[in-house]
Amino acid sequence: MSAPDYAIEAEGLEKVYAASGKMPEKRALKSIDLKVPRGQIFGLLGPNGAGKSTFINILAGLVTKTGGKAKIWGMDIDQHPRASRAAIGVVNQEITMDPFFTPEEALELQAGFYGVPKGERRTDEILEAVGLLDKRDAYVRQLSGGMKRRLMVAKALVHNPPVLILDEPTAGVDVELRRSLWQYVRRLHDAGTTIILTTHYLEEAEELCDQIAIVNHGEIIACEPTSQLLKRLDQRILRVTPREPLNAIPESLSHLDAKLLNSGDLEIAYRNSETGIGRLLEQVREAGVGVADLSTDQPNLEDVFVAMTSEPA
Ligand SMILES: Nc1ncnc2c1ncn2[C@@H]1O[C@H](COP(=O)(O)OP(=O)(O)OP(=O)(O)O)[C@@H](O)[C@H]1O
Repeated sequence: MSAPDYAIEAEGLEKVYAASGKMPEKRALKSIDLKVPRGQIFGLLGPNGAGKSTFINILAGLVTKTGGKAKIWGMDIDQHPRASRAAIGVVNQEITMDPFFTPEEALELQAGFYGVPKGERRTDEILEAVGLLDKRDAYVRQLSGGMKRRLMVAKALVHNPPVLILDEPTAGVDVELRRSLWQYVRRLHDAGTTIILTTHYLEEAEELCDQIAIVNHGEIIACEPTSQLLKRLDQRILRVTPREPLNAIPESLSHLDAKLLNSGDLEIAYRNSETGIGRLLEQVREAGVGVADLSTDQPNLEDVFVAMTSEPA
């Protein structure tokens, strides 16, 4: 089969967790439409409980969807459950592995589980790639948290899937190890693997992802190339304290995105690349506003994210 345009396609994907005990029914995914182009590093961002893991677990076959369709590598997960799952490697949030196996044994077992013939196994190559070759004979319980996480990634790679899904790959991993994991993710990407990662770290998404989808309350509220999302950072706020209190925004400033605050300050949103601060201040002065004080504010990706996800459901 020739490579599909999209590594993952979801259409109207729904998940309702049934009520249980005192927990009411929960609509965790609300008709999600999402396409992940082949060859990307794609970020799935969202606050706790947004539905990221539910989405991933449906793809992985760990959660049963209650509506909609999903395709992995062009294969419908209902029509081709086995073949579609063979096209992904999933690394979950929880570290689950038998403490009494060595990394080498863990990978061999996993390869056996996926039916990879002995002659086609790449155990050494994968251990080397995740920096665990020198730990091949150590017991898993002797590995550090970061090493265990890398072993989880290694296990997800034994069947050579074209799509790798990493759910919070660097949660609880220190900065240095995070960097080395990123490096490895980039190498896999360079070798042609499509990578989907969920993360709370905006820095991680910014650094790695070609495209970012933001999930909130079970819905996709933005899906844009990272560069476009970052362009929103171009927005600045100029706050002016006028010498004399203003009753209203002067007519000549009405074309600007300006607000009069209760404090009497004038707040003007502008794009740094379009209107320089000098030109803006000139316009304020030309409108007859004397400037007693001023400040500027620049949002970061965190602000953009918070602003997008803080609207009520
Ligand atoms: N097995 C389950 N039964 C009932 N509700 C569930 C179940 N699993 C998840 N949920 C609920 O579904 C919603 C989405 O959860 P999910 O784990 O997909 O979010 P998430 O975005 O991955 O969050 P996090 O970043 O904290 O991992 C949450 O409200 C959660 O409480």
